[in-house]
Amino acid sequence: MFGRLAAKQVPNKEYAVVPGKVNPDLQRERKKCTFDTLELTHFLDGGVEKYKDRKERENFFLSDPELMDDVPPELMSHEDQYRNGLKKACYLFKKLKELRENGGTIDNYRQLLGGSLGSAILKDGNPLALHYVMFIPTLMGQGTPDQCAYWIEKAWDCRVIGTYAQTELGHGTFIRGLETTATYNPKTQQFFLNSPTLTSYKWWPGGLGQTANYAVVVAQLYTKGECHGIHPFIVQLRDEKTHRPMPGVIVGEIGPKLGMNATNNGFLAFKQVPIPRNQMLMKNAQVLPDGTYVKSPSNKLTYGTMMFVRVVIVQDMASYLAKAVTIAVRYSAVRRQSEMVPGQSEPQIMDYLTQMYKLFPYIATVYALKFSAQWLWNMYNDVTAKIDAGDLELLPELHSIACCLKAVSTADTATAIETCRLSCGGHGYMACSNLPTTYGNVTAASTYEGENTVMLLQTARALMKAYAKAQAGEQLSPTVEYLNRNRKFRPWSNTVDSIVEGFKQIAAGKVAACALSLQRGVESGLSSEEAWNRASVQLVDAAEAHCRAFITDRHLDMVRNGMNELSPALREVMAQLCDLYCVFWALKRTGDFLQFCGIRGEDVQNLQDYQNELLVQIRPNAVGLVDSFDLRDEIIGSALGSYDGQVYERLLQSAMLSPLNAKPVHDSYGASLSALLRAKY
Ligand SMILES: CCCCCCCC/C=C\CCCCCCCC(=O)SCCNC(=O)CCNC(=O)[C@H](O)C(C)(C)COP(=O)(O)OP(=O)(O)OC[C@H]1O[C@@H](n2cnc3c(N)ncnc32)[C@H](O)[C@@H]1OP(=O)(O)O
Ligand SMILES: Cc1cc2nc3c(=O)[nH]c(=O)nc-3n(C[C@H](O)[C@H](O)[C@H](O)COP(=O)(O)OP(=O)(O)OC[C@H]3O[C@@H](n4cnc5c(N)ncnc54)[C@H](O)[C@@H]3O)c2cc1C
Repeated sequence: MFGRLAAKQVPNKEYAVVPGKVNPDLQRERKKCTFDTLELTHFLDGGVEKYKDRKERENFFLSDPELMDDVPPELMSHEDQYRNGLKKACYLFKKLKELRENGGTIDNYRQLLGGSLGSAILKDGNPLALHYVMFIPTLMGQGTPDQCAYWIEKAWDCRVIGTYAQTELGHGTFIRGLETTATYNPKTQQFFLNSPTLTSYKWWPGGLGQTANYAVVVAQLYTKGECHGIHPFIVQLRDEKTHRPMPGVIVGEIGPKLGMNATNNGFLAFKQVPIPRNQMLMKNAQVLPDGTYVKSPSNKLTYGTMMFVRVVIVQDMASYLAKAVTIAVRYSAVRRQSEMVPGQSEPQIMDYLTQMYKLFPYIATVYALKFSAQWLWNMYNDVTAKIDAGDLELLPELHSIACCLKAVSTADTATAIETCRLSCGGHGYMACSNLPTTYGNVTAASTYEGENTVMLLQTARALMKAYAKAQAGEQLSPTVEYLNRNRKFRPWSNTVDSIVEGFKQIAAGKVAACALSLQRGVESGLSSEEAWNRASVQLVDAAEAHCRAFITDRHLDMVRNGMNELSPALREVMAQLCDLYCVFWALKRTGDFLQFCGIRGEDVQNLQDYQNELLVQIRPNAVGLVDSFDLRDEIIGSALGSYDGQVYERLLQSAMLSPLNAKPVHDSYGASLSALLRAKY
């Protein structure tokens, strides 16, 4: 991928990357694989037809030289990263439009732009991402049919480019506390947008800096002198011809960040900016021309777009992780270091059990997350269809499970990617390994779209309610069924079923312990809010346990019931990965298993032995497993992880791209170093 510039500059020709030459260790690994990698790729894609579609799509985008970088973004200034990101995003969206004319859907777009393909083309962020991931979905989810008819076409065609402006300098989590106001004037039939304080400045929205000319702005609605809470408004930010900020609009970019440096996150403030009445999104709540407020069936429907993105994030995490673990596994097959047996040749680092332990549970995690994400996506579609028909019953259940899956999937993936980086030693620290950028993208997701602790506390709130229902003998919804007080837990039996059962027992035990802490808190004279705060460390822990029970249950269910059409050889490997995921987490939670599941010291030893056995069983298939993710080199974007394993050649090649290597003596020598070298003290 860095080919065009580098080929001229590598100091020794014999160390240049040779097209088609594959590292012999990787070749050997591929021969050892016990299953058909293509069969697994087809399974991952959801069938041969979808596989072919994906290949075609990838070819369409990744064979286009306009979309590939000549210089890696990490060598660019912040400004050039944006310039480059925007140029490619605009070109990409022209291509996407072509595709849409051939029948693309919002889900196609999401698959194209989220996860692997998107992060190959726009490595460090996409200034148009929010337009597609939040602006259009908000119009679709919260606009009336008339508003949809007017705005969505324009937005699809990129005649307006939008973002989602909710977070402010002072508030991101507590959105009821937002300070931007939208005050209705029935005389002019307009809302006036205003930013009354410094802390009311919008801060963070992607693409807001210099890109978007419109935004969905979330503001406190005032009409007839009364505040009705936060509502979404479509606000024009920039002139459609000149792109200059509209009168009364103060807008700019917020500066460099840990990652995502091409997303053009921005700030925004209003000085009494008028918009017509029909630019409040009125599918749920309305303001009539005379200023009368008509309530929404649920004020949580305003939160619908956030829910959508949380669901999407879980899917994206699986893609990012597949990429990172592909890099680390291929590198671990190529890299040789130390002596396992004195005097013998240096082994591949993947032969160290500690290295297998660093990597293989995360191959398994890709599947664990993927299966949960699929389930969540289906539930999201079912529930939104029901909501459209006026049935809101399942909304709290969806919210609760989406919140914890968003938190656990992002936190686990960030830890996994950092572990992949560590597993690559020094070379993993290089930007050209693509692990730092991937980490930067992923760790952001622990904060955006609902900070993880806050998300887990939302789930905990639902768990406490479910527990109270369970105690009252009421019926429970499927994801919390295990809290049923009449449920008999099966005794421990040293099987993976027992581990999955154990996670439910742990979650149930922790939920009950939280309820007890809350009750004791209140009995000791604390208010219910103070008691909640006092129990919140435990509550977060209980929500995480609930999520782990859900993920392991989904994973095992898929292996047992969702793979019937696969060959026995492949099913065996899939079962090993599921077992590994479960054992890995059981061992990380030994204390919980001892506390809640009646296991003994020797059971822990058995689990340990089984984990070791699984690692060794998976070892010959490790490269085959990551090959099955079928990520093209352009997607991998890493000197360490390319299919051919020419690791050292690519490291040297990418070093040569550094502008510091352009001349034998760098200009700064004359400017400062030469004087220091000659100075007499
Ligand atoms: C087309 C595809 C294109 C694809 C392109 C892909 C490219 C991808 C690339 C890169 C993507 C990058 C994308 C970056 C994007 C980042 C964007 C943002 O970050 S936008 C800002 C997000 N902001 C938050 O998420 C705020 C978090 N805060 C909140 O959500 C709320 O304030 C919350 C939930 C913490 C508290 O809300 P309360 O204060 O109103 O609620 P309480 O009082 O705690 O609860 C009231 C009741 O409401 C329920 N509730 C709360 N939220 C709900 C919801 N969403 N749905 C249903 N019920 C909910 C609760 O469960 C509770 O229920 P009971 O009373 O217990 O029954
Ligand atoms: C890369 C990136 C892109 C973003 N894009 C957008 C965008 O496009 N549009 C947009 O509107 N916003 C966007 N955001 C903002 C994002 O949604 C918020 O940053 C996020 O919701 C967290 O809010 P906060 O920053 O106010 O954190 P805070 O809430 O201030 O969190 C700080 C700490 O306080 C804790 N805390 C806060 N409340 C509680 C509580 N009730 N109980 C316990 N602990 C609590 C948190 O756990 C955390 O440890 C983006 C953010 C990032 C990083």
